[in-house]
Amino acid sequence: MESVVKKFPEAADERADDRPSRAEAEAAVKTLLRWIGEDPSREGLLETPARVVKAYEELFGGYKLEAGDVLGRTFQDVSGYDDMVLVRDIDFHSHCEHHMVPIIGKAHVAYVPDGRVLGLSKIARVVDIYGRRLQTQESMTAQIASAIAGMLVPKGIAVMIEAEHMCMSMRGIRSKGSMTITSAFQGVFAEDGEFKSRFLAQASSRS
Ligand SMILES: Nc1nc2c(ncn2[C@@H]2O[C@H](COP(=O)(O)OP(=O)(O)OP(=O)(O)O)[C@@H](O)[C@H]2O)c(=O)[nH]1
Ligand SMILES: [Zn+2]
Repeated sequence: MESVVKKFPEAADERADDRPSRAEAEAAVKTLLRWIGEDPSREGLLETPARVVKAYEELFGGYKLEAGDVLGRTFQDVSGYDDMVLVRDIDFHSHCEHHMVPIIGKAHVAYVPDGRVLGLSKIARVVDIYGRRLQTQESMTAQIASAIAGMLVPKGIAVMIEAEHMCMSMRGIRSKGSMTITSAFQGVFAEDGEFKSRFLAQASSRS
């Protein structure tokens, strides 16, 4: 698995690579404020560059985490349970890599264990890690599937994401409310129509 552990540099002399320092990132926000026609020296905006950089640390915190860190622990003692495990409606926020504006949606992740199972919260943590990076919905779907498949080696994995892209709602075509659905199927979900049908029925059923 790729290594993505990176620090957010505090100052120029703490740079781990060629990434800009915090001060340089704040200066870039100031430039954008001036570019949209604002006055970064007015009272309400004085602390905005620092706040934006701090918010970016959180919104893009997925770069300093690896899926393997949260998926590392699996367990076996589930009394012989060997059917599909589905975690549905995992809320996530991401940002599209084309416009850096939000993608807001839900992920549904299922797997069929081959002896070992995952802690349920770990699936949501993996969605969160990939969500907190710049994404396309297709990449995010594929990354979640291969991270879980790689660590757990289940009999099959299915991932479906439904999301609204703010770059389509708030700008450009301004098509508000349209949802994009992407899916990835591996193993029994790709080979056995019954597993795929059950996943699609249960992932999309709304009570
Ligand atoms: N396939 C895919 N496309 C995306 C995703 N997020 C945003 N896009 C699209 O990426 C495309 C970028 O197109 P460009 O023509 O380069 O950029 P643009 O001029 O800003 O495009 P418009 O949004 O049509 O105004 C747009 O069609 C977006 O809708 C995504 O997750 N997957
Ligand atoms: Zn976009």
